[in-house]
Amino acid sequence: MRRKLVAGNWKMYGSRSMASDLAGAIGANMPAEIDVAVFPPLPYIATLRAQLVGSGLQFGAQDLSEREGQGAFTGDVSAAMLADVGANYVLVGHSERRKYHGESNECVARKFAAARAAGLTPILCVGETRQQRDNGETEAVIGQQLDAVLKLNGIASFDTALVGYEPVWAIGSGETATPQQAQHVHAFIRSKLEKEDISIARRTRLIYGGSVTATNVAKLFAQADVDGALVGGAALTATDFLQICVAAQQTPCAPRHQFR
Ligand SMILES: O=C(CO)COP(=O)(O)O
Repeated sequence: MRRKLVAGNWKMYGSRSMASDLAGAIGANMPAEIDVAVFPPLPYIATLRAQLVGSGLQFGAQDLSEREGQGAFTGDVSAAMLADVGANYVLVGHSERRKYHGESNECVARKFAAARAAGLTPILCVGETRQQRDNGETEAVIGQQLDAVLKLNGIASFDTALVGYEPVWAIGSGETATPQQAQHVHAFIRSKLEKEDISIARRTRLIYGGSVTATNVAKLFAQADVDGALVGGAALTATDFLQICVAAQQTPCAPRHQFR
């Protein structure tokens, strides 16, 4: 049984007081039996973590340095530092990092390795652009994004990692992938991992992101291979985010083999 994860990516939004109010409301009201995590802007993680200790709310960072250890890398934050302030997860390869910071598949693979080396659980973000989908390249693009990480890290690394499918055209656009589109790509990702190791592939959680709202999430969660959500805009309002958490609790993941 894969436990559902609802992850809120706050991106570069908020302030110290807004972050405290939002995390406080989520921590006080989130349902049991699922994993709930927030990914605040970096400066807020440590204090929010201290504020929410004992609540069960988990924390993640939106990015990390690909470099391990310490060193003269101005502006970089290492995986070990994120773990030190209480982060459990880290996003790697979000499409906004790939687009605005030129992160290649190989750079993303190194970040994935750095995260795991420090005991963080990476959430590998993959997804195609509108043009790539229209050209019929969705599986090829996502296949390459996965292959780079598999090549450097091996399939065993996915035992402590998740994959986030985020079609670029659905992010912040209000245009969600249909449940069928999401399921199709999630099944493709799982089948690709299954070729390497069936049992790891069936344990790996695959979460969907891209204009997820309290209104459209139930049908996404009902899909066999959708094990949670990576929420952007709707994660900035406690009531919306909590409704998504409740929907996740109401549709627990089924073991994959039941659908075969
Ligand atoms: O990028 C996202 C989460 O990482 C999705 O953002 P939106 O939910 O705002 O589309």
